[in-house]
Amino acid sequence: MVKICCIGAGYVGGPTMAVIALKCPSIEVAVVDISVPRISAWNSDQLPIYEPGLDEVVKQCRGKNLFFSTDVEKHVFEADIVFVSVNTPTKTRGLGAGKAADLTYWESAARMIADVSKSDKIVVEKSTVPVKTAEAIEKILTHNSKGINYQILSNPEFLAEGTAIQDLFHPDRVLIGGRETPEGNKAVQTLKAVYAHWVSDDRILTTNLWSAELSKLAANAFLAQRISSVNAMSALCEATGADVTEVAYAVGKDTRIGPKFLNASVGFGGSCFQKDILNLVYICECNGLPEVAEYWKQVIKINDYQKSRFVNRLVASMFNTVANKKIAILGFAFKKDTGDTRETPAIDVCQGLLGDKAQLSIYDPQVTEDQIQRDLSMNKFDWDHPLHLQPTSPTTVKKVQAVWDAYTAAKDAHAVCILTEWDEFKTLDYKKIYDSMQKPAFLFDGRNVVDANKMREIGFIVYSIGKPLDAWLKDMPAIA
Ligand SMILES: NC(=O)c1ccc[n+]([C@@H]2O[C@H](COP(=O)([O-])OP(=O)(O)OC[C@H]3O[C@@H](n4cnc5c(N)ncnc54)[C@H](O)[C@@H]3O)[C@@H](O)[C@H]2O)c1
Ligand SMILES: O=c1ccn([C@@H]2O[C@H](COP(=O)(O)OP(=O)(O)O[C@H]3O[C@H](CO)[C@@H](O)[C@H](O)[C@H]3O)[C@@H](O)[C@H]2O)c(=O)[nH]1
Repeated sequence: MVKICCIGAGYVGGPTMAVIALKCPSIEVAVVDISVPRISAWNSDQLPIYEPGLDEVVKQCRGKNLFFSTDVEKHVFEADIVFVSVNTPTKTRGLGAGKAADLTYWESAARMIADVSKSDKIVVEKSTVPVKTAEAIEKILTHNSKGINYQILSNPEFLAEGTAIQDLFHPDRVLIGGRETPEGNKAVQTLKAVYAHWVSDDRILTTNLWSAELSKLAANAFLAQRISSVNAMSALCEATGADVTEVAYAVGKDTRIGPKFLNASVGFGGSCFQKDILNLVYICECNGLPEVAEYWKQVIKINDYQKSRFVNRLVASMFNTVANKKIAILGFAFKKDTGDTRETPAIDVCQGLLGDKAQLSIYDPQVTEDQIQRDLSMNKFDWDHPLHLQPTSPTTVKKVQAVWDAYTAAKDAHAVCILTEWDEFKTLDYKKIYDSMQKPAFLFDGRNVVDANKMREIGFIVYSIGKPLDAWLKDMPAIA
């Protein structure tokens, strides 16, 4: 029986391995992690991450051919294929701080593989890594090889949170990069055979190592660039009276452009886009390509602009002050159908409002008060380290309260702010919400989930990203 071990039981390692186990009953899959609470949660009924469909997949395989364990060394020792899906956060100190990927966790995983292995192994990069990382990993492994043959493959993951299981069941493509040698090709074919259990041949792409590594960074950069493009347009729409939804629809009808990923928003979030673009920028700079680096940096600058533009619009329209005003925040996760808050635009918006001394009442169906407090008091990039290495008792942000329903959040508030596009926010009783609020009652829709005209009929003063402005807002300056 082929044995797979995955180091890192996170948002990628957990779901990816669960789906491999489900689709390949003849393969034994062990997912290992240094975090004891995370592994305990994977072995319980309360999985450590919320992802639609994940529970069912795990329940079908756990204890049969899918195992979660903290015995990292044992499972690596036994495995034929070792996936590495550990954190690759942005460096916060030293060379490349604020841009380069921190490969500490990757390096320690590679050294551990070298220490415990007694048989040949295929080592698969599942984490998103800088191009040429495989070369560094190869060096670590071969310098300690004791005659063992290692083949390094790059097999980046393209799943999106909230749709991870569907993405894994029906991937647009699986990408496998390897060395262009007979041993390298053999390793590529071995990994291809795993995915071939459920992915058709034309969707499994094989390339050289560097193309695979770079394609992952490039794909995220292209996706994020689309959002920054439509968000840049949203500012111009507000200035001119155009409607960004209509513009995006008209633009996306061009089959060369396509309709997806053109929703204007308060900004993109998530653990990947910003981190991976910063990493790309750093790689460009290191390769003497400052113009290319500048081009991609702009995608992040527009994203930051969009978040601060939203806060400024909000404060400006509320008589230029939100001091001690209660503001209801609906949605804290970085997108719907996930409890993940890494780099969520809600952090920047809330911090902006707290900077203006607002009182926040936050509701998100999947995010706990503890998480919100941690996020609002943590330093930038701290969130992307393993849980047990994050600050344990962050300072409580006093002006923030988390509640368990939207109506409680909105009661007596001066404004409601929608920051995540949860489906339930479309069908709330906004008349009831309006009646319970201070007047004038403001609604700031950072995701364009409500019908602005209906909200105006109820009595709200409404701001929706990229939509024609209310007379009230037109008179207010909104300089980012
Ligand atoms: N989250 C996503 O949607 C997504 C999608 C595609 C790619 N990626 C990439 O995949 C990688 C992992 O992302 P994630 O979201 O799963 O992160 P995560 O923080 O959810 O999981 C990483 C896990 O690795 C563990 N870990 C770290 N060092 C370890 C070690 N030496 N030994 C054993 N376990 C160790 C941590 O405890 C943690 O549980 C990153 O490079 C990320 O960029 C993420
Ligand atoms: O039209 C859009 C689409 C998305 N977003 C926002 O963009 C962010 C990222 O969304 P999405 O890409 O759907 O989720 P992620 O889980 O971050 O997935 C991205 O990052 C992963 C990690 O690398 C990749 O594997 C995926 O392919 C890539 O889509 C979220 O804040 C969304 O709200 C918008 O504002 N407008």
